[in-house]
Amino acid sequence: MKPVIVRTREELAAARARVEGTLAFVPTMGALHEGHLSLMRQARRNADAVAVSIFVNPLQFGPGEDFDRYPRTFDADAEACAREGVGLIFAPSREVMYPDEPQVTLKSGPMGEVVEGAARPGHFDGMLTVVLKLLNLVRPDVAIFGEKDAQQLAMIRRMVADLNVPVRVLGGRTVREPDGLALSSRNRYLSQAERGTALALSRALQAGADAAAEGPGAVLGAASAVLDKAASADPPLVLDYLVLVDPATFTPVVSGGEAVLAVAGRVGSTHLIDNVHLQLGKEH
Ligand SMILES: Nc1ncnc2c1ncn2[C@@H]1O[C@H](COP(=O)(O)OP(=O)(O)OP(=O)(O)O)[C@@H](O)[C@H]1O
Ligand SMILES: CC(C)(CO)[C@@H](O)C(=O)[O-]
Ligand code: BAL
Repeated sequence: MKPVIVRTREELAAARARVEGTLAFVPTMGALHEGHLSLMRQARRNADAVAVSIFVNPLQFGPGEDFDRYPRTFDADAEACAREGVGLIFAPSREVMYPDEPQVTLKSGPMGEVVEGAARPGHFDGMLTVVLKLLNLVRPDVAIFGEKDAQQLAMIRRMVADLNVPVRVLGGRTVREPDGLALSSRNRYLSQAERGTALALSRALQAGADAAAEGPGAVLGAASAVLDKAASADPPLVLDYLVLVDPATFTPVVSGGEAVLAVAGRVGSTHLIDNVHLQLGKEH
């Protein structure tokens, strides 16, 4: 069955009114890959119907970031959604989402200013603003976001709790290439050589995970060793951050327990992120 494709708020409202039963929602920026498709499958398991949005949100891109060149592949995306049993695609224009210069926007607070928020100032304010607008428009029972963007997922959970947004948020596990590279729409920017260097991100996380039982110092040491090598590769990896943080608050973790090891870096002009969940042992 072909999904219904809607582009305006009026069309969306009419299509939403026709949805029977519960609705799961997967917001995306398009250029769909297996990671997105796995979220759609999770959506189908958790509701009667599935809606996907495709919108490259200008508010969450900083000056000099890749808003203009972000891949836009709508026809292929719509076909992929059809294959996954998505019933509704909301693909608004910029004018539909932002008819006027927005005056009231969300502030992501201290948690939005650390880690990825420090590397991309203002990013989480723009991301939360559009996610809340999309949730208000689509009114799903469940919304699903990938764990690859772990801080984004944590911030959305926090927004939903702090602002009493009536939706259940689920995280979807990170889908990887066979060699470990996390799938990302931005992988399309990478040359073969850049992709080789980018592999250091997932390898560093794996090295860190292998040292989890020995505690935080060992985890960061093992991951850093891999990243240091990649810093002198050709082309080099320019590290933005490597941190061990609490999965819910993104504050630093210094002793044993649950943690996220998160990494980000640039290869050429491409900013890539990845992370892994760990159960940390205590330092001896
Ligand atoms: N490899 C992946 N596995 C699972 N979910 C993913 C993966 N990559 C992205 N997602 C999730 O898909 C949703 C839409 O993300 P988005 O459209 O920005 O794709 P993306 O691949 O993360 O793109 P980019 O890395 O260029 O920002 C988000 O919830 C994101 O966390
Ligand atoms: C959640 C989202 C669709 C909001 O623009 C975006 O940040 C993304 O694709 O992860
Ligand atoms: N994947 C998160 C959205 C962004 O990078 O802007």
